[in-house]
Amino acid sequence: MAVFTSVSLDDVQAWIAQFPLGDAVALKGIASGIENSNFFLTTERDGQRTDHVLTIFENLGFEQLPFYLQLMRHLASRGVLVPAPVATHAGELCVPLHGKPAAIVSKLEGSSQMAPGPVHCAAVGAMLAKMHLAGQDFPLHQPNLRGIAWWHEATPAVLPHLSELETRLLRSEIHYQEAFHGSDLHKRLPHGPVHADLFRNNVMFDGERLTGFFDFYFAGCDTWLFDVAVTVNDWCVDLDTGVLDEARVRAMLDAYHAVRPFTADEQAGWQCSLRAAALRFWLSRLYDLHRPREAEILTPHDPTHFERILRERVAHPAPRLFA
Ligand SMILES: Nc1ncnc2c1ncn2[C@@H]1O[C@H](COP(=O)(O)OP(=O)(O)OP(=O)(O)O)[C@@H](O)[C@H]1O
Ligand SMILES: N[C@@H](CCO)C(=O)O
Repeated sequence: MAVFTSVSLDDVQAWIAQFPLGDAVALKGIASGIENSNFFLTTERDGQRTDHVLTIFENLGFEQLPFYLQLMRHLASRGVLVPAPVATHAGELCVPLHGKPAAIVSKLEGSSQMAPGPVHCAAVGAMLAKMHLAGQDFPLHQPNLRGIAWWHEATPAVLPHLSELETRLLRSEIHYQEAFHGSDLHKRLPHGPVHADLFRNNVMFDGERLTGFFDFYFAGCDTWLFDVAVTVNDWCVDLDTGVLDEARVRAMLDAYHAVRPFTADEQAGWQCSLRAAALRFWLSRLYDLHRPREAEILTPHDPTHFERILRERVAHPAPRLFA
């Protein structure tokens, strides 16, 4: 279980009094996830039980959290399906628990769709476009903390662990992405708050009905296209080969385009963005693998999956964003 900080129901009983939620009646650690400690928390007020998710942030500080939690609040208030953070009586969205920042958000119904078809990809594409548009007037700003500046920090840390072939790929892709990120084209790409980690395991479905996006703790301001690329690279690939599945790609991109039409600049930057999105997760998985943190049980994600995807995106032209 990826619970880095142990919390008992007793610990939560006193702590919960600062929220307008009544009593804590059940607490259960959540096994999946590698970044934070998460728990399902049931509260009872006036005989009514409600389910929430309690997150203890292991790597994020109090200064970064308002961006994520306020963003979720902003999006939820505009009809984007995301968990709503619960404020304390004093109006705080984030308060310490065992000395670490912690927050309570509403629990989404359903479960993750780990074998999505075109219908699921279309739902994700449409909601992603809606989310980008709804984020346009969000007043807080934070860069994507796993963007190119971080790639420059992480690269020297992972290079000693790589084979010669991997080293060559990493160095050349960083070089290629420096040119793309410094280009006028990149400056012209529409940007704003993005999720930046919208994988299959960060979206809930009830059958074919999308019930919400969650895990916003890698969100930041970046190009909308990067967000689309991250999402396509996870939802629309054959997991064994990293090859894009045409039907799922088309369903996702067409549904996105119908809500927020892509621009010609985005078409021009699409392949570079797919490569950037593959590089980002190859690098973070290498970083996590070679610099593991302590957890009660922790299974690191496999970096070679994204190395394969990166090689695929370099080797093959990207599908058209729109007709
Ligand atoms: N708002 C929510 N509603 C319902 N379930 C949730 C919610 N938030 C988290 N979960 C559950 O908790 C699990 C872990 O959460 P999450 O993915 O946010 O963890 P994490 O440590 O940030 O993970 P990672 O960064 O590896 O995706 C999810 O797979 C999901 O089952
Ligand atoms: N989605 C990331 C984990 C961090 O949220 C990955 O699969 O590498």
